[in-house]
Amino acid sequence: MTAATTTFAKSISSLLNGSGPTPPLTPNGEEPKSISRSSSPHPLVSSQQNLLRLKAHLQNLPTDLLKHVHLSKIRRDDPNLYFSAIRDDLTGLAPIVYTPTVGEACQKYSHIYQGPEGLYLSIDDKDRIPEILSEYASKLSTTPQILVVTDGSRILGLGDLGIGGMGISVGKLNLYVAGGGVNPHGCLPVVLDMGTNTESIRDDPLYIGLRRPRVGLEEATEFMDCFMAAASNAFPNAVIQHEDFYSEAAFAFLEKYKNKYRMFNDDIEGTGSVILGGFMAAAKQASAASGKALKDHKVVFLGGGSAAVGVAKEMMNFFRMQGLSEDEAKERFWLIDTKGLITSTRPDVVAGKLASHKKYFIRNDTEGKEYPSLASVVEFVQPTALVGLSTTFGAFGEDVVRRMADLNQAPIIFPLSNPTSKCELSFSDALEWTDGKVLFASGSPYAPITRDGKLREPGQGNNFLVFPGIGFGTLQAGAKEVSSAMITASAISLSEALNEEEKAAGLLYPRLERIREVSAKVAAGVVKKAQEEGVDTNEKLRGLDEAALIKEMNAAQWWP
Ligand SMILES: NC(=O)C1=CN([C@@H]2O[C@H](COP(=O)(O)OP(=O)(O)OC[C@H]3O[C@@H](n4cnc5c(N)ncnc54)[C@H](OP(=O)(O)O)[C@@H]3O)[C@@H](O)[C@H]2O)C=CC1
Ligand SMILES: CC(=O)C(=O)O
Ligand SMILES: [Mg+2]
Repeated sequence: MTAATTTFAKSISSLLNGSGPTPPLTPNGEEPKSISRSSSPHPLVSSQQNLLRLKAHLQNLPTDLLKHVHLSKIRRDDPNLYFSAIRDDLTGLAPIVYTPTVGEACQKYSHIYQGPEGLYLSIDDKDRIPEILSEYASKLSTTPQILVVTDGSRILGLGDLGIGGMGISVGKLNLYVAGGGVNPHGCLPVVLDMGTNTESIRDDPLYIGLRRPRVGLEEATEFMDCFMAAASNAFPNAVIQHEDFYSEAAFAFLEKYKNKYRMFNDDIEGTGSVILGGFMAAAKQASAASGKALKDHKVVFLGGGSAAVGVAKEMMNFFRMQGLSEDEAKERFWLIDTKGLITSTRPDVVAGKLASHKKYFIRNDTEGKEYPSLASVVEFVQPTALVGLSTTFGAFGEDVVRRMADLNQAPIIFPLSNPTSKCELSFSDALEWTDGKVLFASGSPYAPITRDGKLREPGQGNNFLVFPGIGFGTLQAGAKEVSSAMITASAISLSEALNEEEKAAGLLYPRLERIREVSAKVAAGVVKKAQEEGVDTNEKLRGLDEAALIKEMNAAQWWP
C-alpha cells in the first residue's frame, strides 16, 4: 500500500504498522498490560498536572504554528489530554487547531509533518481502494463514524495544496470531537492524492504527495466513485463529509452522491446552513432598526464559487419563510465573480462559458447594462446585506462599506473568506467605516472591540457551528442520507440556539463556549427532520420531542 494509514487518535493508529508513538515494552517485547496510553511516565504525574503543563508550554511557544504543531503531537500521543485542553479553552485554541492557523499548517504540511494522521489514498491505488479500506477496517477496534475527505484542491482560500489538505480534514475532525462530542476514535481524516496544480509545492523537495499535475474532473470522478463505494462498504454507518474540493468538483460530487451515500458537502451545505442561521438573526435586527419588511432584504455576494452559490441557495429559505415563491426568493440575490455581476448579457454568459453552478443566479433584469465592480453593484442594487466568499483580502473597501452604512441603519456585512489573510474586511474597519452600525460576522475569528464604552463582539460565521451537529445528528438518527431539509433544519436550530443574554448583547451566533449545547440542539433538529422525512433508522429516538432528543444527544456525546 503506498497509502500511509493511521487514524486521528493514536490508540487506533498504533494498531497499524507501527505508526504512532510506541509505549515502553517488556523485556520479552510485549506491551505491558498495566501501562496506560496516557503520556504520564509515573502514576504520581496526574492528568491534571499534564493539562497544566500543556497549557503553560503553549503559552511559552512564540508562534501559533508552533502551538499547532505541538498540539498535533499531543493529539496523536494522548487524545484525552488534547481534548481536555480544548474543552477548557475552545475560544483560545480554536484559532490554533482550526482557522486561521490550520491554513498555514496546510501550506507547510510537508515541512511540519510528524507522521501519518489519517488515511492517505493515492490515485495510483485506485483499483485497490476496496482492498485497502477493508484491510484497514479489519484492523480497527473502533469503527469510524465520521470521515472528512478532501482532495486538497481548494484549501480555505489558499488554493491547491495537494496532500497538505490532510491538515483541513484533521482540523474539521478536531471540532467534531470538541464541538460535537464525537468520539475521537470514531474520526477518520482522509486525503485523496490526485496530484497538485501548484508548481511550487510539486517542486518542494520535502513534498510528500504525488509530484504531478492534478488529474482532470473525469479521472477524479472515477477515483471518487471507487472511494465513496469502498468507504461506504467498509464503514457502513459512517457519515462522509466532503471538504474543500474545488467548486466544479464539489458540485459534481454532491449531485452524484447526495442521494446515494450518507454524505454532505460542508462548503456548500454546511456553510449554507450557518449563514442562513446567522442571517435570520441579523435580518431581524436590521429590520427592527429600519422598519423594512424581512422579505425586502437584498443580498449582494462577492464570489460565485461553491461557498457563495451554496450559501445563496440555502439563504433562499429565509425568503421562502417570508412567503415568497422560489422565483421571488431568487430575485433577492446578486452574485459577482471576477468578471462582475453575473448577468444574462455579460459576454462570457452569452458565449455559454459560464460555469454551470453559477447559472441559477444569472440576473435577467439589468437591461443590457453590465456592473463590473462591487461598488457599481452596490449602487445599482442598494443592498441591505453584503456577503464575501471571494478569497480576496480587503475586497470590501472603505467606499463600499461607507456606502452600505449610508444606505442602511444596520448594514449586514459578512466577510466570510478564510483564513484571515483572505478575509474581505476586518472587524475594526467594519466598525470604523459604519460608525459602529454594522451587523458583522466573519469566517475566521476577530477579537471583540470596545467602542464608545460598549463591548462589540463579532460573529463567527463559520460552518463549524453546524457541521458537528449535522454529522452527529445523522449518526444518531441512523439516517440513510443527509437530505437538504436536514441541512435547513440545522440552520433553524442554530438560529433558535441564541439565549436571552446573547440576544441582549446583539450577537448573531451563540457563544463558542456553549458549542456542545448548541451542537446537541442542532443534532436534535437534524434527527427530527430525518424522522419527518422517513430517512431515519434508529427507532429508539422516534416519538421523542425536541427536549428529549436534546437530552439524548447530550447523553451520547463523548467527553475527555
Ligand atoms: N466561513 C465559512 O464557513 C466558509 C468560508 N469559505 C471561504 O469561502 C471562500 C471561497 O470558497 P469557494 O467558493 O469554494 O472558492 P472558489 O475559489 O470556488 O470561489 C471564489 C469565487 O470568488 C470569485 N472572486 C475571486 N476574486 C474575486 C474578486 N476580486 N472580485 C470578485 N469575485 C472574485 C471567483 O470568481 P471566478 O469564478 O470568476 O474565478 C469565484 O467565483 C474561501 O476563502 C473559503 O475559505 C468556504 C466555506 C465555508
Ligand atoms: C470554513 C471552511 O470550510 C472553509 O473556509 O473552506
Ligand atoms: Mg471548507
